[in-house]
Amino acid sequence: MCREGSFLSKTIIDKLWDSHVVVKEDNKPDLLYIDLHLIHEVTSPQAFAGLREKNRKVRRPDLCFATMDHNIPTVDRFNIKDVTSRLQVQTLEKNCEEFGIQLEGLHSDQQGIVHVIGPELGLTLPGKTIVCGDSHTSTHGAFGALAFGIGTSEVEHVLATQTLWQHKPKQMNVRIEGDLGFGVTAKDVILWFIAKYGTNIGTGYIIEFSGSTVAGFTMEERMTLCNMSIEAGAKASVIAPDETTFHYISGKRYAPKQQEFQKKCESWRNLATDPDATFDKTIEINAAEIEPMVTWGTNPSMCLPISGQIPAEDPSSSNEERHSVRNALSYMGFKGNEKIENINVQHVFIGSCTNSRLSDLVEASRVVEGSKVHPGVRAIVVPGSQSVKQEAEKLGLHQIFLDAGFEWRDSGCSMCLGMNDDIVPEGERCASTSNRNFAGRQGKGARTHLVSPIMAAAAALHGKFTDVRSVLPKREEEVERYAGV
Ligand SMILES: CC(C)[C@H](C(=O)O)[C@@H](O)C(=O)O
Ligand code: SF4
Repeated sequence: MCREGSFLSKTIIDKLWDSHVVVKEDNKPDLLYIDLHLIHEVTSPQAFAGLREKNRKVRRPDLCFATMDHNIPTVDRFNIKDVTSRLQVQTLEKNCEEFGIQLEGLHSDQQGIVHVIGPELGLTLPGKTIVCGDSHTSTHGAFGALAFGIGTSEVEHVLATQTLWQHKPKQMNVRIEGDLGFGVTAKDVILWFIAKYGTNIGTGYIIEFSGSTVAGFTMEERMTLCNMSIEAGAKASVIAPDETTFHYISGKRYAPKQQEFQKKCESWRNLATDPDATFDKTIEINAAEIEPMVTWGTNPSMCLPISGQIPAEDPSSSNEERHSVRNALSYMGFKGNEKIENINVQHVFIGSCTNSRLSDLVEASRVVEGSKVHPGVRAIVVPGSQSVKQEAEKLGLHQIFLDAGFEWRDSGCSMCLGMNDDIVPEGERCASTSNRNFAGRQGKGARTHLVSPIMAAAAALHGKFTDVRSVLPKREEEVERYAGV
């Protein structure tokens, strides 16, 4: 593939890719070196079994890191009742011991969702190639790493060789400029992007997110953005590392220290896309256009601003489109034309690798403080890691949530997917800060509405979707900035 522009100019994606190519041959995939292999209990058992069958070792156990997150209970966490879940967890323990891989299991205070603990432990670093048998590995791209999900046979390949065959994808620059409005979050940006451009816009691409909005984001906001780039179809997404990134990494448990850290920062600064490098596609977004968003259907592009009205089947649209709207309306229990603000919810889930970090909980708690969960709602907060849980408790957030009537849980994937005890009953609705809303995702017949943490908190208090801008107290510095909003 040849893009226009100077041959010497490279995007961050080129730089990450090219510096990890071990074998390159014409018309064949490249063999990439992998710097970090994250492992969880769901996609690793067959991979380890494959190694055992072939009598192979793990090539670089020191570059692997494992946790358990999908199957574990968030109440009474050591008591896994489901037989398959228990077996997966026990199998991971056995495999990590046998192959010499560090595991943060249920007893560890570093356990958590794989995409939450990688960054918070300083394992996720700029310039690295990172893989995991999990689609939301894109999250780690927020640090300027080339990070993507792989399938179980690829997990086995990486375990055995620390390399992976990959075709280099095309490259897209999504430039987001300007200030977000009051009550509009990184989650709304990515939901808005998918609503506008569809779930296939990123297919075949790695996205670089750039622009002043992204530069102004915290690392946690950047992670939310990159996390859901996969729902836009992208292979991966990446954000150039900057001072915000270095500040976040500094002092993290496994991050380089002191002089070595300073040296690393120097080289990480060079990862940024060269000024005259070009992309296969560029999309420009004006942040000011974005509003708090709510999904109404069965894929993340079926999404509207809080002020919106659900579509009805449109006789003038294509058969395929009509069919998809009809199916979504029927699964979600809508006739069409309902206002988003009139949708009642019975469940609220604040958690998942998209939105379970400390800042997500801080923001949600600002909405909740001093109020009560609506009597018709069951609301749970599931911190993304045990360490997020501890930090939140130090700030007294658990008390704010508990006083309001939320449940305060241990960490795990929880209600993000129906693989553990946290299930939404058939026909009931959940305002969820997670990333997927397909039929059955939170349990058979469960109806998922994806939202930001503050929108989820507002829904919990009111029992229906509510414009968070009318209930979120303004911080001192926001009063003048958002005067009149
Ligand atoms: C279980 C795992 C393979 C899956 C994924 O890869 O995405 C899960 O994390 C999910 O979010 O659906
Ligand atoms: S929190 Fe949800 S999306 Fe993230 S890894 Fe777990 S199941 Fe997948």
